[in-house]
Amino acid sequence: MAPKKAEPVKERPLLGRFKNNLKIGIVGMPNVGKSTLFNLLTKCSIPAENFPFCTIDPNSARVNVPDDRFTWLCSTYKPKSAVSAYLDVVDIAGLVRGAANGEGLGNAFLSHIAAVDGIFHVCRAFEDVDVIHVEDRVDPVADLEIIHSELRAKDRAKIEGVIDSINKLKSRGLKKEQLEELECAGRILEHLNKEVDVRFGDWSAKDIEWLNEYQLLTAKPAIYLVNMSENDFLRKKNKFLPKIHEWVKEHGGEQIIPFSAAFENKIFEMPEDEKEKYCKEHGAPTQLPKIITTGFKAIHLIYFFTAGEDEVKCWQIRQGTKAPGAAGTIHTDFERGFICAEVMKYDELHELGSESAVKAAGKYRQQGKEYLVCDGDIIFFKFNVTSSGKK
Ligand SMILES: Nc1ncnc2c1ncn2[C@@H]1O[C@H](COP(=O)(O)OP(=O)(O)OP(=O)(O)O)[C@@H](O)[C@H]1O
Ligand SMILES: [Mg+2]
Repeated sequence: MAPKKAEPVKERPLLGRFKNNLKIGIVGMPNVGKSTLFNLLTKCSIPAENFPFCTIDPNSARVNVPDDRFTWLCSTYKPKSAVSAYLDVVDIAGLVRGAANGEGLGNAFLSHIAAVDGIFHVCRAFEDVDVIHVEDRVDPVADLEIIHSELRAKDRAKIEGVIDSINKLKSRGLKKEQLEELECAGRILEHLNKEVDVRFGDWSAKDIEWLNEYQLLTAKPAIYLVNMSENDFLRKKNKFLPKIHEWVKEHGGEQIIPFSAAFENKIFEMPEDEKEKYCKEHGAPTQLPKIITTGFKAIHLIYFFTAGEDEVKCWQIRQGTKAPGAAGTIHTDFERGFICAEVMKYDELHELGSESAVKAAGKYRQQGKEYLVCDGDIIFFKFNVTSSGKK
């Protein structure tokens, strides 16, 4: 018997908004170092004049994403203008126990979390009698529990609201779509009642469509930033860290980045050569670039480059964007009149040294409408739009 033709594997959609301008929020208990980190990131931010149509409030910063590939492209093409990728970071006020019930302006702060796409979860692992802890003790694992149970409580309330509003329509008879939503909402609630965050559930593509409508707080990816004293950071030892690792491993195993806001502040003030010497002496580099790049990846952003003598630019798109959608980030005409994408892979250009060498090696490829753009692609789009707006 002829073997069955394999079903094409349908890629499951990702949880979260399908946009290019995604944000990450800094979340945690009060006084854990969120604003200190935010201010440090702001100092790495892009001058506002590069983004003339973008007003950013005092709690948001647009931070450059460091990238050696971008630096290399700029040194190779020597463009008149160079635009790096950026990460939008939002400083969110501290949450306290009971936030989901409105404690400490909790509901307002939780709504700020609903507006971001990922979370930098700052945990306090430094002891300092001068810095008050709202719970009168330093215990980062207990803090993690508090924040996570508040986020889940808020999600639960939202899903209960969805279920209630569909149930109210029951007497008039429910449509198929409403019955499906009710069934899915019931499963989400069951999942949350097991005290597990939504993002760790095994959801179908259809479930994810619903989840992406609700934008639940525990559906957002998290990165744990463990803020310790400078001393602990330099000696690479902190009494809370093993317990935090254990907790995170049991709760989805997302990435942990130990850092010290005190150390980062200190080296930021130093002249460049002194900073280098200090970091080298202690074998402890700044963690800010790692925090930025990890945050960018966590919210499923990637970027492609356009490169020429006029400009080298990073264009950020959500993972899973096809070539016409990527073209649309440059101009809607590029998407409407899309013909093809001419793509070079960064590694090949870097290895071969020039565009002509890439072409000569047969590695300059034409890609069509179905091409899934990869991080680091260098793309030239061909498009055709007539003045009447038709192809
Ligand atoms: N690693 C550290 N070691 C020692 N002190 C620190 C460290 N990180 C932050 N601090 C200090 O902790 C205090 C609180 O920091 P910060 O204002 O950044 O907290 P926050 O999380 O933004 O608080 P809130 O929720 O109230 O906005 C500041 O005095 C800051 O200098
Ligand atoms: Mg603050």
